[in-house]
Amino acid sequence: MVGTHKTITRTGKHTLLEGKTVTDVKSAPPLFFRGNHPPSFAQFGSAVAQSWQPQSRRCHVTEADFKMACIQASDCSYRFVVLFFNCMLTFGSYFCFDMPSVLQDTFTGSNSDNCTSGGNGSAGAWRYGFDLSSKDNSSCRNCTDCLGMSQNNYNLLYAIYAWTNAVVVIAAGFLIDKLGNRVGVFLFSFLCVLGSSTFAAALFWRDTAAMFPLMLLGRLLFGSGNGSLTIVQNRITAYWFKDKELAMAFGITLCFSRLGSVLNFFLTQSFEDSYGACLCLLGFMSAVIVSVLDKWGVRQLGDEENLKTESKHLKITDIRHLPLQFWLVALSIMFFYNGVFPFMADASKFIYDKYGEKYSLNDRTSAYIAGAVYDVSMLISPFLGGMIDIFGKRGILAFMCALLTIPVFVILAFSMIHPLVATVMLGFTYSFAAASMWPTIPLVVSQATVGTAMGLTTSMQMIGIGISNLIVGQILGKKDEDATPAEKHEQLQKWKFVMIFLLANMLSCMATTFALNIVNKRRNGLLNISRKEKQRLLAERDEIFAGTSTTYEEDAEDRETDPLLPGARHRIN
Ligand SMILES: N[C@@H](Cc1c[nH]cn1)C(=O)NCC(=O)O
Repeated sequence: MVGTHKTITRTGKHTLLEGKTVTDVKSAPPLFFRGNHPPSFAQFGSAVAQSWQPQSRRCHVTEADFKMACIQASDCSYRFVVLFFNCMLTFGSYFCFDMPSVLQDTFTGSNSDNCTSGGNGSAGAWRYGFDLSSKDNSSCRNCTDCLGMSQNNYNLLYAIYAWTNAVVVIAAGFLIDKLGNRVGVFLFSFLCVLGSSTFAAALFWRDTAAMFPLMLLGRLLFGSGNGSLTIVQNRITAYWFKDKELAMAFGITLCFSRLGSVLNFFLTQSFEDSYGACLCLLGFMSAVIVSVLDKWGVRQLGDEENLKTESKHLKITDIRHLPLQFWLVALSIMFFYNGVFPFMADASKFIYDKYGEKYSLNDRTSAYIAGAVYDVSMLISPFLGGMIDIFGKRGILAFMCALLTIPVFVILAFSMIHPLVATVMLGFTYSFAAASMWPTIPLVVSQATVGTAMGLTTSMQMIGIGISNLIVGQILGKKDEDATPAEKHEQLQKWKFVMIFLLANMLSCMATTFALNIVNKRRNGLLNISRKEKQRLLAERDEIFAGTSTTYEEDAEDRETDPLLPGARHRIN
């Protein structure tokens, strides 16, 4: 590649930077320096003066640049600092995402109902199984607090988020690939701040016709921001952790996001609370830090021009060239989440309806049992990711997750075994699935298309979940609160059909993950190999490459067809 300030030529393990050979990019000093130690500021100044003066139009180096240059982007600690701020990007937005759920009683309660709104704590608390009973009857405590929203309007707050996501994420993914992470993190974290602030500001228009449209606008802006922010977050993680602790990094990110949701259940007491908007602002500040770290790191590793070149060539029609393995992973994710998320949306009610009498469960204990799925996932995701990084077996694990989720729905549909057994099992299979499927995407597409691929997958996931929610709603029909025993029996039959529908999704997931394993085995089997095996293959490939001199552009075809090649990036420690 002929860049603006360097030529990278791969000669086996050696990389030529501006004609000088460094043994390995891993051990190469930061891009600007050729010594073994970071230079003093004076040395730095003179080095810059010597090597950059003729090109001073291109580069203006400040003291801050110098400090960043002293941090080795190839170091393990650098990418974990990137990961921390990357996690902080969505910590606040996940807090906001579930806010309506915590305040469901306040939103839907009526101030005229003796100020009680009929609340048993927030219905949405099922998500994490938290005891919100302390909030009982407090939602309309001043007889003015409740918003009197209809259930339909309340659900619209979530629906608009999901459908906006389904549409926006495709464009967002492509935009991020085209314009880079920096534009993405700024734009989408700003949309999150704007959306959450608009939602909070709607309170000022309480008791007017403007309140609900403003809330919807807030959720729409927030939805466009948060879904897309998740994609740029995944893209950053994929760049920094590919061939390293990729699955663990995805697991840690998921864990942080879930923590954001958990904190929401503890902190959000009323609609007036503006923690959500503040935490989104924190996300925006993290966006500034992560974009600086990402830009400087990429520059230090000498990848900036390569990434730019690849982005420049990217076209939306390139979607056609995404490999079959990618589509199989995307379908697997869609079918798996079609089974899990619609179940989670109704799990608490289902558990109460079916098992309430036998196990003396009330609303609250049913919520705890349902929440076990996410509790398990929050606790084990980073560790599972770490294991997957070491042992590989991503394809096999994805298949096993679908297979082992089938007994979960069989138990729920056809038996009276305690529901906690099923929800804990689901917590494990869901965590394994999330930790193995999402990080597989960067392994089957090039870095230049990670955003587009993540956007497409998220869109398919959201459309699938949206349709599944509608189907589940159709099966269940309208629930009669004062049902006779015969009607209750009929309702339980409907729940059984719902479980069978979810089970059918898992069977489809089994089929797609099975196909994925076959295709991957025929291709190169990389999804299932361990870290050790991969390192051995990389070393063997380096041996073959040794002695041949290939420029980055000549190498482009190989990079597309050989996922072992690091692509538009250098290997990092
Ligand atoms: N696609 C994300 C969730 C999301 C939230 N907003 C837009 N998308 C996802 O599924 N992440 C993994 C998980 O298991 O939650």
